Amino acid sequence: MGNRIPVHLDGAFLYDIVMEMTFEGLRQELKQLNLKERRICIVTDSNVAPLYLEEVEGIAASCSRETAHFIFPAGEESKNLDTVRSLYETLILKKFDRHDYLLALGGGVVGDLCGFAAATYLRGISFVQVPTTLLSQVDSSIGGKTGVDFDAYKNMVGAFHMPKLVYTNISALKTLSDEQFSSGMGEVIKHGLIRDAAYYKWLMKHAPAIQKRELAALEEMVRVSNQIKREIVEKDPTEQGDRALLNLGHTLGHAIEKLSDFKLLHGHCVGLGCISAMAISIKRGLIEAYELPRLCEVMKQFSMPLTVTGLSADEIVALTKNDKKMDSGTIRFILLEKIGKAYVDKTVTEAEMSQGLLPILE
Ligand SMILES: NC(=O)c1ccc[n+]([C@@H]2O[C@H](COP(=O)([O-])OP(=O)(O)OC[C@H]3O[C@@H](n4cnc5c(N)ncnc54)[C@H](O)[C@@H]3O)[C@@H](O)[C@H]2O)c1
Ligand SMILES: O=C(O)C(=O)C[C@@H](O)[C@H](O)[C@H](O)COP(=O)(O)O
Ligand SMILES: [Zn+2]
Repeated sequence: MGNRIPVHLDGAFLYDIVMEMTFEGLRQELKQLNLKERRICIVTDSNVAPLYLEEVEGIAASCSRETAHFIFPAGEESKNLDTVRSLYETLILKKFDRHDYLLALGGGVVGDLCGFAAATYLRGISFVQVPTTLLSQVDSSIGGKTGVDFDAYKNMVGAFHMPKLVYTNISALKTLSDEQFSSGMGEVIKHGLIRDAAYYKWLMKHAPAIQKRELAALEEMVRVSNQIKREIVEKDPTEQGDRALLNLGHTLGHAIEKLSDFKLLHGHCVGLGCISAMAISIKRGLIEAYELPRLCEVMKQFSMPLTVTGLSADEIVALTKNDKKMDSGTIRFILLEKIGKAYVDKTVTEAEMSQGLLPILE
């Protein structure tokens, strides 16, 4: 495969996304970053550490002056300022300076939190993303959106801070649970819906191979999703315009995620939000009604939930007021113009959102 996707900003090279089947290639990539005189702190969680920390820290040690690691309890519940504070304490204790590096080894929680610490420690140090979940390999490791949750607000505190490298070992997905794999498919389906109808069709056709985690299918899927995300973030790195399209399914999805106390996974909530966004788009006559059962069928093939229990439309809609896509009191909602093309709509009403939620509420 073409295993290297360069990301640019204003035409200048920024960093590579490298896709491999082992961690070994990370050695060469870190060497290229010239870290012989630098320290590297590997940030990871309690599930990933026993699986991959030893190998990755060994590689990092061979390319740097010194390594350290910071392990926090796995899960969205840790994505907060308390964990960031503990990480700052570790970095201060180990005397990390402005030239040293952080390395995020794990899923989107690790990447978002580590990236935010890198953006803010000493007013910003460098970091590398080594994503190990499907969701982080296809979406969260790319584009430099970093941050943590704050009280009732998802991703409320954050910064744009670009990594120096994204190194993806696709074979690390073999240890991922079925549930987490299925969650990652929420962002994958989103990529097809917003940007690439042919990719959406390809996902339907290759669902059995993807579900069996056949490496060739996974390689192709990670590559295409990475290209879609790269193209969007290159054009609009700080979400002044089209980057907001990556939020398809997120306005309602984030509200559902929070109301479930993070028991429902991010990608699953995005999938539910995509069903609602599609229902609104159909109601407005933008796309054909048969697309909704078709989307549900795709999601079913990837073992994604199609409904949610115990939540009301009113409480979900009320929580969308916390969304960062609010613009002077108006929500910037992402709708579908057709499969493969999304747009930002500022006219979606609370009544439309409530109606759009009907297909997913039990
Ligand atoms: N910054 C962005 O652009 C962006 C994009 C999408 C999502 N996100 C954020 O990403 C987070 C979700 O990320 P996630 O789904 O990766 O969750 P996660 O980081 O919590 O990882 C999911 C679980 O899988 C475990 N795990 C990770 N890699 C593993 C492996 N290879 N084998 C076995 N277990 C493994 C983790 O320990 C965790 O328990 C959310 O907080 C979401 O808001 C950010
Ligand atoms: O990269 C982006 O831009 C995204 O919006 C990707 C989303 O999948 C992701 O969940 C992101 O963290 C959402 O960010 P938010 O700032 O809208 O909460
Ligand atoms: Zn997301």
